[in-house]
Parts: sequence; C-alpha cells; structure tokens
Amino acid sequence: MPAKDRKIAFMGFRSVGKSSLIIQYVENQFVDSYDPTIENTFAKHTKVGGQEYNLLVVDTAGQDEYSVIPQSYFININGYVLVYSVNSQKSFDVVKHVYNKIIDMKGRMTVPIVLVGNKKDLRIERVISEEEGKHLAESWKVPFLEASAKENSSVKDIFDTVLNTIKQKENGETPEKSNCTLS
Ligand SMILES: Nc1nc2c(ncn2[C@@H]2O[C@H](COP(=O)(O)OP(=O)(O)OP(=O)(O)O)[C@@H](O)[C@H]2O)c(=O)[nH]1
Repeated sequence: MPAKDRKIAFMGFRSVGKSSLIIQYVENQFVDSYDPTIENTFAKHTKVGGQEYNLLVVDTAGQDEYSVIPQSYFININGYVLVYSVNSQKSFDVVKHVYNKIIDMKGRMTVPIVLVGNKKDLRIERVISEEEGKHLAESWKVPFLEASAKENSSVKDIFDTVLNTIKQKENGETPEKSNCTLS
C-alpha cells in the first residue's frame, strides 16, 4: 500500500502544550521554555495499523474565544487535535469555542477531531478532572486522551488516534457503527 498524505492541525488556547506535544512526537524531546508559536508545520513519516503515512502537522498560534480562525485552517486539513491543559479552566472553555468554530465551518459529521487534556503530570495544579474531559468528548462523540508532553505519556497515542479517526470517517464508519453487531 502506498503511503497516504495526511495533514492535521493542533488547536487550542495559548500555552497548553501544542508545540510541546508535536515536538515530543516528531523530535523526541521536551523543551521546558515557552516560545509562543506563530505557525509551524512539521513532517513525519509514520505507520499506523499497517498503513504508512506522510504526516504534516500544523502547529497553530494559540486561539482564544475571540479569535477568528484563518481560512487556511479549514482547507486541506484532514483532522484536528483540540488541546487544553488540565491545570487551566480557561483553556477548557476556549477549546469549546474552537470546536464550535470548526463545526460551523466543516459540519459535525465530516470532521475528524480528537480532544486532548495535556499536562496531566501537573497533579497538584489540576482543575479539570479526567471525567470532565471525557464527558465533553462524549458529548461531541470524539475520542479523548489525557497526555503529558513532559513525561512523553500518551503522545504517540494522540497521533495514532487522529489517523485512525480520519480513516474511520473516510470509510464512512462512526466509532459506534464500527463496534455494532447485526443480529
Ligand atoms: N508540566 C508540563 N508542562 C508542559 C507540558 N507541555 C508543555 N508544557 C509547558 O507549557 C509551556 C507552553 O508550551 P507550548 O508547547 O509552547 O504551548 P503552545 O500551546 O504551543 O503555546 P502557543 O504557541 O502560545 O499556542 C512551556 O513552558 C512548556 O514547557 C506538559 O505536558 N507538562
């Protein structure tokens, strides 16, 4: 099977760790300093479920509730990773705004999205429980993961999950449908 070209965008509030998750995945390193992103694109060749991918990852400038999302983030993007950090209520609120904007532009049924709660290593500072994240993802009917770029926890899972979600949507499956049995 030839490698498939896929492009995904990471979105969410400032400083939630979008760049850190991507750099951990692409370069296997964690940088503790904070350097706000304007926009970056990273390339990585990967294999998920026997399928090879030429993956492009767009690291966006952090959004807030007032951001107008550039048209380019809606064109030629196959899937979205929406990130909040578990120590920030504001980032959890902003991720809902970003979701609504994507859905307005792309339509609920067609758009592959994964919700990620990052910085799960910050146990004492946590203000968003895992249950709250799970609940939000369930209401959107999208996969949910908690991760830590710092501890390299569940980072590869994010990318595997978004590529699998894109594949399911392309095959016309929903997670519920693909699990159902006919009697
Ligand atoms: N403890 C902890 N800190 C993290 C984690 N991920 C990122 N950080 C830190 O959070 C800060 C912001 O990380 P970035 O990756 O730059 O966040 P961003 O979402 O790309 O930020 P913008 O470019 O402003 O949108 C940096 O100081 C990181 O070192 C994590 O999993 N745990």
